[in-house]
Amino acid sequence: MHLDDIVAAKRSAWSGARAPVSTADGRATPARAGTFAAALNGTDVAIIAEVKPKSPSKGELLPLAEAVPLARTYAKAGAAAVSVLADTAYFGGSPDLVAQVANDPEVTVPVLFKDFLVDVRQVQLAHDCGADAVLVIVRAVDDALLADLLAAADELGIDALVETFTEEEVGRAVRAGARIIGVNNRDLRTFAVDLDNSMRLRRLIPPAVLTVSESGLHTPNDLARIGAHGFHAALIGESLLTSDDPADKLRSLRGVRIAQAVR
Ligand SMILES: O=P(O)(O)OC[C@@H](O)[C@@H](O)c1c[nH]c2ccccc12
Repeated sequence: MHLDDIVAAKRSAWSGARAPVSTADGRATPARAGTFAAALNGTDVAIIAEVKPKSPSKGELLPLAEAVPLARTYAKAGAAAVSVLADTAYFGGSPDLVAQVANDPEVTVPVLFKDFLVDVRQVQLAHDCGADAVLVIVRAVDDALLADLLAAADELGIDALVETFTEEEVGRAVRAGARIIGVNNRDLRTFAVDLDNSMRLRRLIPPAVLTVSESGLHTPNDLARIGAHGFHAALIGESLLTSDDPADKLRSLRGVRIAQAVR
């Protein structure tokens, strides 16, 4: 099982007229302090803390009943944003879980709808769940669909975190006009993690674009490395989820300055 299988399954789920739709109807809570993009645009590396009930590489990470409370904990411990898995089959989340988090009054930070996007209707679904942003994985789409997904997000007033893994994908993201580009350190085909991927690709991303290093970040030293390379944010799941004290762990990863020189 790897990215290609997940994407194939998503395409077949969304190909028919009977694609899954949500009963969620927008955000019920008052508007959050700001957008997802604004939450990443500070002087310290912003932490995007992830609620990931399970993963293909690690199995179960979090009982579902603890998902919303954990999102609250993340917000209180200083996460800049929360990422919630909307995929059920491989990651144990759901659109409804995203909606629960996004509509929770104690989750005061922006929420990322984390799924494998293969159809523009998923952007609408994310919006209807109350999410502030969607993840778009460049490897899973062609240029036409990439453009359509970004346009749909713009129209709905939500942000897109455009995930890349290779130099070529960074080029495609930049040409598509992505304003937030993520570099995944995990190869979604082999699950191998290499932090150097962030370091290699960072210099290809223009200064005006916000940048996120994704996956495999565990220690303050890991954060220091990406901060020194000018990353605006870190997307962190496992190391928080497997910690005895996720709030404490999150706090220990905060406060890393973003180096300006390499931006
Ligand atoms: O749990 P980690 O290693 O801290 O990684 C978080 C996040 O980057 C990872 O879950 C992720 C990055 N891109 C994805 C795409 C789909 C599903 C999951 C992901």
